[in-house]
Amino acid sequence: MATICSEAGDEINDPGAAPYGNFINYYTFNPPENRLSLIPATLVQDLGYSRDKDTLILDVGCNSGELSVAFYKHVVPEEESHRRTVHLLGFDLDERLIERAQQTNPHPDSITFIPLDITGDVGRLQEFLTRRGCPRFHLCVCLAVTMWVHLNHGDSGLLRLLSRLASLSQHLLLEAQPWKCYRSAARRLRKLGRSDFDHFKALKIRGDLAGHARRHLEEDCGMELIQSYGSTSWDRQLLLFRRI
Ligand SMILES: C[S@@+](CC[C@H](N)C(=O)[O-])C[C@H]1O[C@@H](n2cnc3c(N)ncnc32)[C@H](O)[C@@H]1O
Repeated sequence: MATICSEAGDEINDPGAAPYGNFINYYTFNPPENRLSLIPATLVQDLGYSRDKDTLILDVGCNSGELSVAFYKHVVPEEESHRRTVHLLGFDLDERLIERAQQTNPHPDSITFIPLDITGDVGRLQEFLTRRGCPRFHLCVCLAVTMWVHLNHGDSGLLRLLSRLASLSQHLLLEAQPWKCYRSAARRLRKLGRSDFDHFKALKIRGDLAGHARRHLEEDCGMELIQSYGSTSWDRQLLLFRRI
């Protein structure tokens, strides 16, 4: 089996086969309910987005789309789906996962999946916004992605990711993996006899990852923390930020 998880929430896996966290069966060991049970179903209304206007949600690193779809259904109840104009755009750098997400998408009118690397050219996200006349996404969801960008692109890559998310969103829901997950990912890679993640040993941002992310978003990106939804069963905080 390529992936298992521990109760502590380490992404114990075969990172050699999924060096970006692009696990093919992610939702068999981290089902959407683990996170959704912490997020209020009234989130979109709570943030002040009305029924009459388009609400745009961005899901960063959406894997095979299961959480994206479950999140959409969670915040847009069935009986409201025909009245509300909530659109979710999910993207992932792994094209196979996106193909799977597209094939199983139950709401192609409201949910769109595209292949895209958040560390590269994000012109397609800007196009999406421009077509809908919005300067940014109302809500950007970035769950369990920061560690993979950090390991593959280093400290500067992590900070660039956070800055980019802040510039793209009015509200940002962030789940940053804690440091123990980094150690597990690197250890597994070594056990497989493969070389370390390019940046692992050189990372200066370590320890309290959620705290580091919060500081950068608040001090350098014009955002403020407005809500913490507690910790998942994997001991990860779900933090909600707002553009000031
Ligand atoms: C551990 S999975 C989390 C999936 C989903 N966000 C969730 O929480 O259920 C991490 C996902 O981030 C994606 N990813 C990693 N780096 C990325 C990047 N630079 N751009 C887009 N997606 C990325 C991976 O392909 C993978 O599907």
